[in-house]
Amino acid sequence: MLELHDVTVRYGQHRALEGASVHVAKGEIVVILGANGAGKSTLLKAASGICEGVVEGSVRLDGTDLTRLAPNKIVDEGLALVPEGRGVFADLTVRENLTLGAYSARARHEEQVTLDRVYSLFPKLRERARQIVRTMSGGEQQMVAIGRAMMSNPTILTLDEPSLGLSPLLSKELFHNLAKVRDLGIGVLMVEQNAKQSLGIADRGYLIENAHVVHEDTADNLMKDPAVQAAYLGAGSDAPASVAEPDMPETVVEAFAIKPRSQQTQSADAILGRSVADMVAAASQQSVTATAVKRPTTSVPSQVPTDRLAGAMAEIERAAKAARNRPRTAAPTRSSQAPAPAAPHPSAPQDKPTPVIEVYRAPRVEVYRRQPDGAGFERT
Ligand SMILES: Nc1ncnc2c1ncn2[C@@H]1O[C@H](COP(=O)(O)OP(=O)(O)OP(=O)(O)O)[C@@H](O)[C@H]1O
Repeated sequence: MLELHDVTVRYGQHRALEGASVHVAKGEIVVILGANGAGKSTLLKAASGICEGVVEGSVRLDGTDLTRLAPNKIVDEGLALVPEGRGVFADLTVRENLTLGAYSARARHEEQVTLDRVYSLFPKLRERARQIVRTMSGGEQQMVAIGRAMMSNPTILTLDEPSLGLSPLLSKELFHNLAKVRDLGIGVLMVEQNAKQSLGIADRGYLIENAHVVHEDTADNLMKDPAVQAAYLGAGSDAPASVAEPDMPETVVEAFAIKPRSQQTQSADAILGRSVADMVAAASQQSVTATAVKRPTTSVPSQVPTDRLAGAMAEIERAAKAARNRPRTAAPTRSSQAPAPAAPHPSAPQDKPTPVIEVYRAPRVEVYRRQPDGAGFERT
C-alpha cells in the first residue's frame, strides 16, 4: 500500500500542497481530481521523489519510508511514475524504450519475463517492437510510456494526466488498459482531467482544491455527487441521469421556441410597398456622388503648411538620432544565475515593486552507465 501522510510542499513562499493524506492499495485504481494549479502533479512528484519544492510529511510504500530516498531508489522500492507528457525516448524503438524501463534493480534480473508480461498486456507493443516511437500515434506512445513504467515491475503505478491529448476513442482504450493493469494486482494512482472516464474505471477518488484534499469517496459516490458533477463532469447531455434538470424560466423557453414558417409567401416589394431594385439604384447613385466629393488626394494636401511638415520631419529625425545614440544595455547571458528584473514600463507607477515569480527547477539529471561485466554502474 502507498500512503502519503500529511504531505506539505512549498515552492519558495508558495504552498502548493498542504497536509495532504492519500492512500492506494494494490489492485485498486484511485483518481485525483482538481482544478488547474490545485497541486495534483505536485502530489505525484512528491511521492516519486522528483519534486522541486520542499517536501514535508511522510510517504510510505508497504511500510518502507520513501520520504528521503532518491528517485531511482523509490523505483527500486516499487513505485513507478508515468509523467505528464509521457517522457518517452522518441528516437528509440518501442523495444528499446521498454528495456530502459527495466533498469531498476528489482526489474533487471527478470527483464525478459516482465517484457513478455508487458507484451501480453499490450499486444500492439509486441507487433510494433521495432518501430521508432516518434512515428507512433499519441495513444500508442502513451501505451509505450505505461509499458516502460510497467517494466520496472511496480507495485504501484502513478500517472499524471495520461489521457491528455488523446481522442475520446484512444482515451477509452487507455482506461481499458489501466483496468487491465489493476487486474494484475497493481495499484494505480492517477491525476486526470477526464473525470467521467477515469471515475468510470476507478475504485476511489480524491478531490484537491487550493492545495488541500477536500474530499474522498468511492468512485460511484463521486459520480453521483452533484458538486462533482457540476465541477468535473460538466452539465452536458451525457451527465448521469440523477442530475436534476435546472428549471428553465418560462420566458427563456419562449425565446428559444421555433415558430413554424408561414406557408403564405409575399415578395419583398409587396412587404415594403416600394421596388427594391429602385431603392438599390438610388442608394448606388448617392454613394457614387459622396465618394467623388470626399475621396482624399494621394498627394500632400495643399492646405497643410510646408513649415509644419518640415517641423514634423525634423522632429522624427531628432527622435531617430536620440535612439541611435542611446547606450545599449548588455544582452542577458545564458550563464546568468537569475534574470535581471524587467525595467518598469514608463507609464507604470514607480513606487510599485516589479512582481517576482519564483520557479524551482528539477535537480540535475545524472547518467550512469552499466559496467561491461554487469557488476555495477559508473557515473558518466
Ligand atoms: N517548479 C515550480 N516552481 C514554482 N512553482 C511551482 C512549480 N511547480 C508547480 N508550481 C506551482 O504549484 C502549484 C501547483 O502546481 P501543480 O503542477 O501541482 O498543479 P496541478 O494541480 O497539477 O495543475 P495542472 O492540472 O494545471 O497540471 C501551481 O500554483 C504551480 O504554479
